[in-house]
Amino acid sequence: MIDMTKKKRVVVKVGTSTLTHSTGLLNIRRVEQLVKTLADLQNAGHEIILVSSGAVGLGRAKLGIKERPKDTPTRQACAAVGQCELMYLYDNLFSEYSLNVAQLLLTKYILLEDRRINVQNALNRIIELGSIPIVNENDTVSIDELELEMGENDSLAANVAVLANADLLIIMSDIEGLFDKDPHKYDDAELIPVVPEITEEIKAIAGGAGSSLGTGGMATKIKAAEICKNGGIDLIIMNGRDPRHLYKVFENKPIGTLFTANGEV
Ligand SMILES: Nc1ncnc2c1ncn2[C@@H]1O[C@H](COP(=O)(O)OP(=O)(O)O)[C@@H](O)[C@H]1O
Ligand SMILES: N[C@@H](CCC(=O)OP(=O)(O)O)C(=O)O
Repeated sequence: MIDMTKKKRVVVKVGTSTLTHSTGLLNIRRVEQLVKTLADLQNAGHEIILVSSGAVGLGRAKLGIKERPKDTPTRQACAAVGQCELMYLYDNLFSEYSLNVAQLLLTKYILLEDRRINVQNALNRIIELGSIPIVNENDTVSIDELELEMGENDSLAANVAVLANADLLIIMSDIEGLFDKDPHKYDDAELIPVVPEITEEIKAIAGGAGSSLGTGGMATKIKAAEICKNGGIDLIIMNGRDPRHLYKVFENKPIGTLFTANGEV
């Protein structure tokens, strides 16, 4: 693991389950703690890039849609309404610490094309200007994830980490990290602290692609880990329940599951 006490460029990904209560409404305390911690880390000299989901969830709440919409256009409409709410929230909270935020709505296609250089240039300039880039999938343009109901912001975050030449990607989940089996099904599941290589066995315990209904589950996080590994970037999966635990990463303390890019144990 790289020395995180030195100034680093870090991508932090938060999912809907971290940002909202089970009611679907905003978890105000958690979002405030997240922003405060990220602002503090940015002030300490690190360069933070936030990849945030939550647009569909917040949009649904704002539009008063009780059930999760089944059709893609309604989900897209929720995302479009919710994205404004999300950025309004981040803008307000980060401005309390005199930090500017910048919205980047991306698709994986752009990141695979020649045009990725445009994104890279903009991203680097936003960071040079001391602002915090906040990235989400452009759900109006790219609907694959909305149709599959897969939390594919995990691999978007990994692609952004590679594009930004980041030192580390941190994925905040609803679980401590990768376990040797799904802890929601098995009481004796044990946390795996370090994954030096992404073997077939690791892929199998993560549940395999598409096996976890309704969410990306661990499979999309393993996909993200593979993208990071190819880009030479370490990845940590940790619980987003208490965002202040992010400080542990920057104090070189063990937390969650670390996927090492160089195969170190
Ligand atoms: N081997 C495993 N280790 C940890 N979690 C697993 C594993 N296999 C399946 N899961 C499931 O993946 C879930 C995390 O993915 P997901 O629901 O997409 O969360 P989030 O969107 O918060 O990141 C866990 O709550 C757990 O039920
Ligand atoms: N673009 C969607 C993100 C979908 C997604 O990846 O969600 P999650 O599994 O909560 O990270 C949104 O903002 O709602």
